[in-house]
Amino acid sequence: MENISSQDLSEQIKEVTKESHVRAENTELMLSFQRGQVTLQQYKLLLCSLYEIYQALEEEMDRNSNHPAVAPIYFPAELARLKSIEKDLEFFYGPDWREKIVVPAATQRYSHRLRQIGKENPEFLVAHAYTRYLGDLSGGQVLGRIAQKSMGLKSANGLSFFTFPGVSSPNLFKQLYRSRMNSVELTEEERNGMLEEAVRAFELNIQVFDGLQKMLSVPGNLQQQSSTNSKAVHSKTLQIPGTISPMLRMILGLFVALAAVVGLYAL
Ligand code: HEM
Repeated sequence: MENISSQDLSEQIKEVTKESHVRAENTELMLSFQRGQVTLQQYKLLLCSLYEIYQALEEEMDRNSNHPAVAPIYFPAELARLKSIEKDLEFFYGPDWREKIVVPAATQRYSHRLRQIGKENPEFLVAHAYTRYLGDLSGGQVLGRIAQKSMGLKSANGLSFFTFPGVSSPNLFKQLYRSRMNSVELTEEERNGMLEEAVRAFELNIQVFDGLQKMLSVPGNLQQQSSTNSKAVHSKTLQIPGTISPMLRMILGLFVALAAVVGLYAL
């Protein structure tokens, strides 16, 4: 059997998440970004979820910064996103932005998972930090420029999330990050758990994107949320109001046809 630890963690993690990356790229929300069709509403709502996610991720990273697995990949000065997201939210929602945060239930599941592993398996934070930060330093850079154009923003205001003033070369930084990941000592069991957690991290992101799109497709949800101020839009409120199902449409069609035949015989 091939020795699993013979391959670098950074290579393995990229390999096992390859398929998930393709699925993440192909979510409706990410496709809107890539097509240059992202709307202000989509972006604002995404920022709300990113706020919850990075708050959990960065609080757990800070708390575990001395953990032997976390310490090598702990780069708050270069990578931390929370303050940037807060700035963007203030730009779009005004000074009382905190009261306007709206997130789908999937975002709460994601932040709950981050807090849980922060307590129980801090080494898995590496998988989550990799998924978000290396993504932000890769495709995220292009997406930022596209978003600015799509939303017709004149300045960089509202786009701090995409800018990393502490990283002069994203490519070089990614190389450093990968080598730090590879320096983390893990048992085979921990390594397998880490790879599983990375796939889960992508899955959680996909669920958030899908949750956001659902919220956007039911505008009532958003109005209801901003007036009630509650934090999560639970799946109950996300039900799409009754459109005619294909089955009902077929039954109605048959009924009309039958009525027409009966009508013809009656003539
Ligand atoms: C519109 C959507 C996206 C596009 C266009 C995109 C594009 C890219 C590109 C071009 C790379 C560089 C690949 C390389 O260096 O080999 C990359 C890397 C990466 N992306 Fe994405 N991405 C998208 C969404 C996402 C999402 C949603 C996530 C996770 C939540 C993500 C996580 C990552 C990670 C972790 C890497 C680093 C891979 C590695 O070098 O190990 N990406 N992405």
